[in-house]
Amino acid sequence: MTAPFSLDDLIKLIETRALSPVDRSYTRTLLDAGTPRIAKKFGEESVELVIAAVGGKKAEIVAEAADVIYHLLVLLQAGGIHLDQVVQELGRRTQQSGLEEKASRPPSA
Ligand SMILES: N=c1c2ncn([C@@H]3O[C@H](COP(=O)(O)OP(=O)(O)OP(=O)(O)O)[C@@H](O)[C@H]3O)c2ncn1[C@@H]1O[C@H](COP(=O)(O)O)[C@@H](O)[C@H]1O
Repeated sequence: MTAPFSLDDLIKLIETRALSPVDRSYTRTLLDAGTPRIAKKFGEESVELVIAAVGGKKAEIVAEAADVIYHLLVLLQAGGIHLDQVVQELGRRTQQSGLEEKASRPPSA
């Protein structure tokens, strides 16, 4: 029986693409293009997710969310950031509610 696919598997795949050149790889093409290009793609995919969410069709939301997560992971890879660092930050935030955190922010100019 094959093991269930995990986010860690995808992260490793993206790391592999970053480390070793392959002939045809979308991930590698993105990484070679650099952070501004990856960020642009991430933005486009995010907008597509917003449109799908408003449309309310679950299958489309799942597909667009997958695109967003994949492009986020490539963006993090390009910035030398591991998803664990993001998860740690989310963990740190569980110490207080979102509303408390918002109230503790310095007033904006
Ligand atoms: N999960 C994904 C994944 N999700 C989305 N995409 C690609 O993201 C792109 C986004 O769709 P668009 O229609 O916007 O892309 P496009 O029109 O080709 O892009 P542009 O020409 O506009 O830049 C598509 O080319 C998708 O194939 C992905 N490409 C790769 N992966 C994973 O990465 C692995 C390695 O892929 P390669 O690096 O291509 O070997 C794959 O086996 C998958 O597991």
